[in-house]
Amino acid sequence: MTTGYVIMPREKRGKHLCFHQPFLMDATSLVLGASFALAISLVVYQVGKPTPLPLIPHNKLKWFVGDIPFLTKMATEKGAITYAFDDTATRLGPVSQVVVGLGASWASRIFGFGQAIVILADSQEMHDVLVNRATEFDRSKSISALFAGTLPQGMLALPTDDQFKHHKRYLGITMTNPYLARMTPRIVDLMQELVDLWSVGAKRLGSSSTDVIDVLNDIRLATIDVIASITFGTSFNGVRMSLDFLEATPIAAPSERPEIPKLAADLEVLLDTIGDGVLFPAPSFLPWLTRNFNRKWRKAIMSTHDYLRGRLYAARAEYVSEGRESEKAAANQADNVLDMILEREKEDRAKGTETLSEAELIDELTTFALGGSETTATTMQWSVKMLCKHPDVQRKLRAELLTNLPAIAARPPTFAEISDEANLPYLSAVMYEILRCSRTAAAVARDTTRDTVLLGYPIPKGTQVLMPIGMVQQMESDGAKDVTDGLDAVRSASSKQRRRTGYWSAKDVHAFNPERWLRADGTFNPNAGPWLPFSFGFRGCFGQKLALIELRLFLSMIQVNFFFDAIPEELNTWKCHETVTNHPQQCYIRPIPWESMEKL
Ligand code: HEM
Repeated sequence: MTTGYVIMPREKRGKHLCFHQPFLMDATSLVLGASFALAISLVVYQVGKPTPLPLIPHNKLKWFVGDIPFLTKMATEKGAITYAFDDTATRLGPVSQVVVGLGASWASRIFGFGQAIVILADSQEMHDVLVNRATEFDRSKSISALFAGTLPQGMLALPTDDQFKHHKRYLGITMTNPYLARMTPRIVDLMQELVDLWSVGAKRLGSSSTDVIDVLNDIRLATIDVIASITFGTSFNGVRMSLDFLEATPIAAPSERPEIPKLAADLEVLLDTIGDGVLFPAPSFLPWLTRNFNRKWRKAIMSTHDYLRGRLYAARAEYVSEGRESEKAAANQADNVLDMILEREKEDRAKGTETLSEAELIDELTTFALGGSETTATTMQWSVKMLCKHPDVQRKLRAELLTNLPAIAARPPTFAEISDEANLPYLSAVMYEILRCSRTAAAVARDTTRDTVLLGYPIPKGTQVLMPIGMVQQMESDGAKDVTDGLDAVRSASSKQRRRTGYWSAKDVHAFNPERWLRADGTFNPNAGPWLPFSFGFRGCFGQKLALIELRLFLSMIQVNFFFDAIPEELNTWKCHETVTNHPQQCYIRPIPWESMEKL
């Protein structure tokens, strides 16, 4: 008889139990696992989904990285990351955004995993932001960070605070006409050295169109020499050394050059270090990383500072020994920034007002040297490339110079002569067109200091607003006039119906055409269309007037001496390489002295 229970054999019992236990455990862990995976996915989704700013148009974004692959692709393919901003604005309209990493998400805000950068691509609104809305938009922190390692107390790195304002007032006098007039002979002497160098090179060129001189570094050295001469009172003699070398070495090829002077090489290291930081994803770490981990930079900054300190002490000693201290300060004899600073120091001591500390002075001298060389060099390099392609422009420019300023055939021009726009309208037109087409500084950036609105879009405090100045001046044409005019309804009060410039014609907006700057009567019209190479407003380019004088002297002195023959396309491509400025990869010339041209 049985009791109704099935007594299972011990081994079967075990198996029975063993069979059900794992099943029960698997079901539980499946549910748990699924919930866990769901929770993780939700977290990953929340964390990894790039967050654009609401309402503002954007590209299709990739998880975790947002627009980074697109930015990288444009930087690699086109040589300049700023083309990604141009491209986005062209497709998406006057206000758009690129989302870096996680964009405007909470993870970005807390851990710095990215940002949403707003792109403003409308010249009228850009002018308004830069000029009239400075209290809402200050210098971008990520741009300042590029310079903060090298010149922490220089204008390029400072926010718009009292220290910045003091520096700007202190040094502003260097950009006034009387002072620029006194600097002009220094610039002229160094441009003449460049002309002499290219004259020697030209004599050694063969007759083939591929016989060319590589002038990329000549121009860079010339601008370093100029800025050293007008800032520290003495050139680094980079071009002079090249000229001496070429003259002393008859067998040297036209492009052969000696090693560049140590001080110029140091400045190049500093410039390259700043340029390398442009694509660095966490700008706030840059100054710290540069100071602690870049040995090449450390050596260069130390020797630059030693040199600057030496120049400062020597200039002070000279100033006192020459008895200039007792002269009337208003006489202002200085023809270089250092001497000017000494004159100011004397005035300030007499008035009891604040002077600059030694560290501040050194940083501002470095600012001049760095801010004033690469930008101008890049523009000059693009300018010879453009002239090579436009023989008609060269002939017209030379004709204007020889007709309206005949003295230039015998001696270099003075400041008053060369800056006379009414007398030299074509020179102004060529220079403006070179600056319009060269994209030297392709974009400028500001950070919002409070929640604000741009063309109707809400922009939160702390957002970087990038303005593609290079693209706008090259693309904003009457073809999009309806769109631009239509924005009046959403423009800020200070911008409404205040367009300052005309529109470029859609037919030739991309072409190099200096004529666009001339009125029907041949006079120069600086407001013919959008032009912002130096940006605008209180934080616009400090050295604009100096840069324009340098460019006018460069263009007129080279053009009066040489015709730049056409060179093969493959030696004059538009390929670029972008750091702080947008450099051409090549810069070759075939200079032919005009006397030889006339004999041909
Ligand atoms: C063709 C030559 C030049 C171009 C295209 C150029 C362009 C620019 C641009 C676009 C900016 C940024 C402005 C902004 O953020 O709104 C700037 C700033 C600056 N530039 Fe130039 N620049 C040139 C030559 C010079 C020269 C010769 C100097 C000499 C001292 C100079 C000194 C500076 C300084 C100190 C700043 C910072 C100003 C500030 O933060 O307030 N630049 N430049």
